[in-house]
Amino acid sequence: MAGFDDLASERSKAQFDVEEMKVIWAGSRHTLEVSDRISRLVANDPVFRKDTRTMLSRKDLFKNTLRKAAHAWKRIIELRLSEEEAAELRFYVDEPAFMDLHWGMFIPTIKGQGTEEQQQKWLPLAYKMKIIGCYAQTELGHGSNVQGLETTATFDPQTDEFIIHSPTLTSSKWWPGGLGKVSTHAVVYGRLIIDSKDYGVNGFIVQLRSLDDHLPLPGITIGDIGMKFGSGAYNTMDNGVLRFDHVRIPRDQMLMRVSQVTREGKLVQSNVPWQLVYGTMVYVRQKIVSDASCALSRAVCIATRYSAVRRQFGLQSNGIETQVIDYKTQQSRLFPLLASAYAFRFVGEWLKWLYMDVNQRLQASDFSTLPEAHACTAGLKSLTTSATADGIEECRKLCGGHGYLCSSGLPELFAVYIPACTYEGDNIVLLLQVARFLIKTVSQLGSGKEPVGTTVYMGRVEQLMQCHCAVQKGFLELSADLVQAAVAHCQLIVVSKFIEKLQQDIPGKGVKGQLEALCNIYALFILHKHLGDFLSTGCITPKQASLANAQLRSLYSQVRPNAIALVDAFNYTDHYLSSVLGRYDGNVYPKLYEEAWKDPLNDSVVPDGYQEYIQPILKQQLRNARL
Ligand SMILES: CCCCCCCCCCCCCCCCCCCC(=O)SCCNC(=O)CCNC(=O)[C@H](O)C(C)(C)COP(=O)(O)OP(=O)(O)OC[C@H]1O[C@@H](n2cnc3c(N)ncnc32)[C@H](O)[C@@H]1OP(=O)(O)O
Ligand SMILES: Cc1cc2nc3c(=O)[nH]c(=O)nc-3n(C[C@H](O)[C@H](O)[C@H](O)COP(=O)(O)OP(=O)(O)OC[C@H]3O[C@@H](n4cnc5c(N)ncnc54)[C@H](O)[C@@H]3O)c2cc1C
Repeated sequence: MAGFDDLASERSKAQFDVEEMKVIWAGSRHTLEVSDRISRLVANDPVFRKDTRTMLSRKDLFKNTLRKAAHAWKRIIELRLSEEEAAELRFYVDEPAFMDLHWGMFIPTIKGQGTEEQQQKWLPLAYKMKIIGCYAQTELGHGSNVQGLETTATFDPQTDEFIIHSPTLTSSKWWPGGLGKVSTHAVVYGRLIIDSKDYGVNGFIVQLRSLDDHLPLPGITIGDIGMKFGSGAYNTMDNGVLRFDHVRIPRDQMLMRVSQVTREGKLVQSNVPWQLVYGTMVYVRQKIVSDASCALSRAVCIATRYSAVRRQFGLQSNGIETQVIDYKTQQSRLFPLLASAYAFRFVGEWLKWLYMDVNQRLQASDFSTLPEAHACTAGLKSLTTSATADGIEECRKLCGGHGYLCSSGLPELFAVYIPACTYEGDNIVLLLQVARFLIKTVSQLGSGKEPVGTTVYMGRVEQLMQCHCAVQKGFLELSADLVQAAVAHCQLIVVSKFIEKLQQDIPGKGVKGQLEALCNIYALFILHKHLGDFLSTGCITPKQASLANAQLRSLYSQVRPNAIALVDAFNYTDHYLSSVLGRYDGNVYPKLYEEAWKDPLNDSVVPDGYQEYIQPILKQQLRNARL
């Protein structure tokens, strides 16, 4: 049978040790073992089925998500899963839900912005899920401009409380995940007001719903903000709206690591930078970069396997058509995405290290690397999510018509992924932050302060001083160009981290060679994409440009026999891929055919509505024909 034979024969052609590549992809032998075991556990549990998700109504979909979350939590307790195993379980359950915000933002915010006492009080409750929290920062009127938030937290010295209030419609909290229907608590960001003076934005722990009957507490209005893009997809999440009408909370529920309000109403600043109030965003952006490689590799796995199964045109001597993966045009669209998936994996690993390093320094009151960590997380979040969203859509097109079917897995993957370009910071707004960081670094070049870390190359580029003078004429005027410069800076980080990875000890037959080919494809593809910039700035000559393109074509041929094995190395189960086109066994056509009959529209041969709407038209036509 077509698909079976094709993928089996592709696998036999691989020129490297796939099992060793799996270890490289996972990060370590231990991580591979955990991820492999947990992915199978999820795949074999009927509660975690997801094949009907795109056909459910919002209410059924949401209830099913609650069921899965409760079941996941039960399994975590029963099996005494470690934090690492629980995170893998969440990953393979593959459904955005309130738990993400509870574990991914609420808890990290208390850890990062709470004092020792606050952590001791709130974390045990949150870890045991006796309370469920979310992260309520964005408002109807302000998301990107955090300093523009309108919610107020006014200190009342009479009662030693803060009064949380939404003074306008636009100050309504809008978007927080988990808020709409589930969370009992939230970290709410609002303006700290003491004695009529505005001290800017801070975080406050606020109880939203009763722990007895789940009803909103007095003065609180909450709901879900409505359906979002696509069927299934992010609609499993209860993104919410929240308004406060003079809600009182005790003073010790302001997160006080950065600054404290005393009983007398005095604001006391700690020695930590105020930007730590933004700390959770740095943490989550770092996680989003790691997730980008997962989403992109998933789409690439589907498109690569299907491209080896799908045949069009070009009858060979044996009468069989050509596998579409053999077309150079298909390779030139697919292989850069394959290379990007690996590139993002390694830069994600590095960013995780950078985040841990900055955190350790913060504990020791060394804040020097915080600006770089902010710039790297913001910039790489922007670059990798934009490339991944575009990449998933390209994979859909690479799968032709069948890619548009929900059963290909690609439409839902796209719909669930694209908000990553917006949440946790709009991608352009984040690149402007990187640009600001770069300009600041350039402006210090002549002052004897040597650039370090990811900006070390700047010390070697003399023209940058002139560049700084030009930018001084107006940051806003040049912002579109500055965004391009920020992207280029981030691309340099991605390429250099891939090269650094290759300098490590990489065991396994042929593994290093394949990674070198992918690294070169990534770098040359970026060069090819921005050829105009490279040529117009005189960084390369036309001759070098044409050599680079020839090299890229040759690399595609080198990767071609290994393509299926390179996506097998992601070690994804069919459950996780949830794609008929990306099945491990390649049995695409019979399963597509089978899948079609499961659609509820095929429950009856004659559709509902025939008698009311179709039959009268047909009868009318009959009469007209007689006339
Ligand atoms: C079952 C059990 C399972 C267990 C496991 C489950 C695990 C799940 C994990 C899942 C992970 C989580 C998944 C979550 C999904 C995401 C959901 C989305 C959530 C959100 O979207 S939350 C809202 C996010 N909002 C934003 O991102 C807003 C974007 N805006 C900003 O960040 C800032 O306001 C902005 C744009 C940076 C402000 O710009 P500007 O006005 O120029 O800056 P300021 O004046 O405010 O600041 C100036 C100064 O500060 C520096 N700065 C800015 N940001 C930061 C920062 N984050 N860190 C450090 N420093 C920062 C800036 O560079 C300036 O510095 P200067 O030195 O130049 O003055
Ligand atoms: C699915 C989803 C989940 C979310 N979850 C949460 C959550 O759990 N908690 C939470 O608090 N928030 C959450 N958010 C909100 C999210 O963080 C914001 O939507 C995001 O930060 C973007 O802000 P915005 O909507 O204000 O966009 P805007 O800033 O209004 O952006 C609109 C346009 O203006 C442009 N723009 C804005 N400012 C500038 C500028 N200075 N220069 C140039 N261009 C600019 C942008 O590039 C964009 O094109 C979520 C959002 C989504 C979509």
